[in-house]
Amino acid sequence: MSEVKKIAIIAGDGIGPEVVAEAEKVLKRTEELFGYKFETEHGLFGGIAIDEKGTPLPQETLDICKSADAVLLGAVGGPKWDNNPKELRPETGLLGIRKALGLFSNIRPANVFDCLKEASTLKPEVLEGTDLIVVRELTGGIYFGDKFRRDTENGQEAVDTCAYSESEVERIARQAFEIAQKRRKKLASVDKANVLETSRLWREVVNRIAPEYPDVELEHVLVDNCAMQLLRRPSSFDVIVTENMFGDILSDEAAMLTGSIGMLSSASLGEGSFGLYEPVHGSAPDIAGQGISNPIATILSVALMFRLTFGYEDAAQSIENAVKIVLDAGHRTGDIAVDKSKAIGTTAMGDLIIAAMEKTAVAV
Ligand SMILES: NC(=O)C1=CN([C@@H]2O[C@H](COP(=O)(O)OP(=O)(O)OC[C@H]3O[C@@H](n4cnc5c(N)ncnc54)[C@H](O)[C@@H]3O)[C@@H](O)[C@H]2O)C=CC1
Ligand SMILES: CC(C)CC(=O)C(=O)O
Ligand SMILES: [Mg+2]
Repeated sequence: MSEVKKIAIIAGDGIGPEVVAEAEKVLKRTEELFGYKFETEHGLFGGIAIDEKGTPLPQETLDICKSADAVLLGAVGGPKWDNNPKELRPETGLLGIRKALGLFSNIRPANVFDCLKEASTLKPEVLEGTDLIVVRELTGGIYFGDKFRRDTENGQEAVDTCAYSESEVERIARQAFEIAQKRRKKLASVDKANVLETSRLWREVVNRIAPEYPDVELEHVLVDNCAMQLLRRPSSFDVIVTENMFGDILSDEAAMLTGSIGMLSSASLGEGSFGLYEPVHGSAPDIAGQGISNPIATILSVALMFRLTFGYEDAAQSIENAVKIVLDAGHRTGDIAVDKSKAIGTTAMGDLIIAAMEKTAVAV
């Protein structure tokens, strides 16, 4: 009898509840097929928590997360809350939960499914062999620095500060080197060291520890060039490590190599096995409530949870293979469909994936 794993479920706003509902079906199917046991507890977070509790991150939700083995998050935010006072902004909640849970590392794999090359913005021959991971520093940099406004003779001035300590850079760089060692042993450290002092320190620290990983080939790439090379030579990247804001932007760009941001899963990790798993996308207010969002990013985030927090490699592979079977069979949500008239909805996609797990659970 396997140990019961506690999972905090935070659906959030917009399409968050729609995609999380499909991921919860996958959790249930995994219990049935593999005998693993999950105990789930739901928490309010984001705009819905502002409406119901007056704060984006209620203490009760944080407690649910802290007492769990892992967290599954949908997405938060939306126009209703985006212009609230600072302390009520949804991103205060999102940044707050990452900091409070010590999740300094955000792992965002962009693996291209062969059958989805048609949906990518790039030509198939450029995409060939693309399989990369963005390792984004998650609790430092400009998103977490002091921000304020002041009056000047030219009107208001707004200030965002960006700070990184050596230890913050070192811990994320070490994790990226270790991930690279288990893959194709190539690490691109992305910064803006020709201009930014934080980037100069970033590069110094990465260079200082690089000799400890002699099997990893290290390149430094300036962020503007990286944004271009991701479209020009995506297959040459293996692991990309970068600071918070650059990683946020580059991973959305990398999403388009896979066909849609609705395909990109993520794991946010700290020192131990605890992790928060969420799709890279936001709450997509433009399509929320229509039942057309792509649940695959969230479902693949469950696979990451199984692999990285629980060590359930069999169940992780079963999910990933099930997604591949469904996509190979030609099923598409609107975001990845070339012929939009044939697109299926969120629930239909989730149902097809759990049905395919029947086959893949036997195969692994
Ligand atoms: N982790 C989180 O909770 C995040 C929250 N946000 C918040 O989400 C809200 C909307 O932000 P946006 O900039 O519009 O980014 P977004 O990622 O929500 O949407 C960008 C575009 O991608 C599409 N899209 C996103 N996920 C999709 C899916 N699963 N299936 C099909 N299409 C999908 C949307 O329809 C939209 O056209 C904002 O309030 C923002 O602050 C944004 C990013 C991350
Ligand atoms: C509040 C933002 C930093 C959310 C976001 O875009 C992300 O984490 O990808
Ligand atoms: Mg983002």
